[in-house]
Amino acid sequence: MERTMPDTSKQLIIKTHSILDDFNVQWNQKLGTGVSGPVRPCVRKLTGEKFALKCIIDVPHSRMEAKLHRMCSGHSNIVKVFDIYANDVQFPEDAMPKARLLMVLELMEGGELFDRISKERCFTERKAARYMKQMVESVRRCHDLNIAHRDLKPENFLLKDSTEESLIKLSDYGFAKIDDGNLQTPQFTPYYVAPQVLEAYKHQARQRRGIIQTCKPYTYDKSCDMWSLGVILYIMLCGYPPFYSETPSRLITPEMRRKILSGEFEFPEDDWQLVSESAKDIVRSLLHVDPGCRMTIEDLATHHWLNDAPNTQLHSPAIFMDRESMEDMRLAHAEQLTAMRMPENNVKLKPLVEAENPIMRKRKYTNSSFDEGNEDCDGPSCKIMNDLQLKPLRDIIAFCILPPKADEDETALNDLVTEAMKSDMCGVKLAKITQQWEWDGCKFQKKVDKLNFVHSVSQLVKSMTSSSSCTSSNSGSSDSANDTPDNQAHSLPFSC
Ligand SMILES: Nc1ncnc2c1ncn2[C@@H]1O[C@H](COP(=O)(O)OP(=O)(O)OP(=O)(O)O)[C@@H](O)[C@H]1O
Repeated sequence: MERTMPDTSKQLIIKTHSILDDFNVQWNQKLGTGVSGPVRPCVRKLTGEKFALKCIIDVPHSRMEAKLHRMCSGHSNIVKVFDIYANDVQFPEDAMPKARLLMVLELMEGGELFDRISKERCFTERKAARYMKQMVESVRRCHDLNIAHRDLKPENFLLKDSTEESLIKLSDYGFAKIDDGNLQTPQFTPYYVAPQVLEAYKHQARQRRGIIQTCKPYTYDKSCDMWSLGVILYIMLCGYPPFYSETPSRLITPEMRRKILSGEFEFPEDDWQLVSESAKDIVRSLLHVDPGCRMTIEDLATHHWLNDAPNTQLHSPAIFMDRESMEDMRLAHAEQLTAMRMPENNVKLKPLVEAENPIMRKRKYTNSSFDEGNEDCDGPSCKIMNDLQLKPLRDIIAFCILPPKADEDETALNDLVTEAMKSDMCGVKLAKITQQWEWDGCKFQKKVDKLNFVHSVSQLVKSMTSSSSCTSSNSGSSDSANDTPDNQAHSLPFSC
């Protein structure tokens, strides 16, 4: 029987037989968790080699991710894609098996780049340059193939192992696109967004409103990736991002947007006085507002600083280590709506719950590390469910913390609370909270002290996000290396 089937339209070889014929998948373990769910360890039966398995819902966008990742794979600074399976998989929270793409990836055992830097005892500009050089090579590979990655952020640069000399590799092609000069998808992470992405949306919004008329779509290109590299380099050198808003927010605030659009950033003396002029020059050239004047990947790859950066010590690791304040910032952001939009141009930011910047750190799941043992929330749909379940609560929070609108309906908060109370997951707990304000189903808005109320609701959100609200029966042993397909089918609530 033919076991592999070339996907001719995308030149992507996708295996259609069960992955369990070839791999033991450690379903109950996690190497990390992203928006598409946990990435798990797996072992090739034939050789005993270890890999990482990323499971994504099989839709055209996922096939594109797999295709572009595979195209770039084969370079020493790109996480290698070994195999791709199209299988129906049923996770505990699925009512029935769902078509999924299972990507068998090179196992990266060294964790994320900024976690590594936070542990460096002596982090120098030279080391930063060494890391940068590898990131540059990975992006060069993509750009050589005319692929824009579009989601370059520290979390997507993984280390091969825990040695000093470990290679850094680029992963996660979820937003990558062939650069046809028409990169318009509104997906990006606030601190890494290039000005022309914002410009493109502003332009589109104006087109939609009929303010300007043009048939030609406004475009931006691979220079967005260069911008992101500039932001990453800036953070590596000083520990904080170049563009930020005075008010913590999950949104790009108008202030932050203005700064990005005008390329307004500084090198505060205290933190930058010892950093070399060459490094600052690179940052300036990468963060240039005009993409035409921005450094290209070739310019950067051949820049002397990558090879002759001075050995000056940097203070960024200490800042990266302050997880508490990072977590506070993340929570402050997370309390705003997941799907909040930019007021005038309707740009949707990737929710922080799904994609965070290094400053907020990746704490979206307290159980994201497989050795932390909490396995009761597993699988992509579970993540989506959590977001949906939390939405009514986040609506309440947003309503309470945003300034009241002039024409605000007096029953708006009542309606939001009533809606949230219908939720199976949070309704009962919310009801308890509202009792403190003598909730009687109406006139709540006038009675309630919004700030106190929002504090309680935030605590509820926090408790729901830090302990899983999934009711899966996924309590199997985490040592599933010896699982056969058969006993997996019985001992684990997955079918494949
Ligand atoms: N090849 C790998 N080896 C080890 N761990 C990995 C590997 N790929 C991903 N991970 C871990 O899983 C996490 C999520 O992976 P990835 O970024 O590919 O998923 P995603 O769902 O696209 O996430 P997001 O868009 O939120 O970053 C990573 O941050 C990392 O911790």
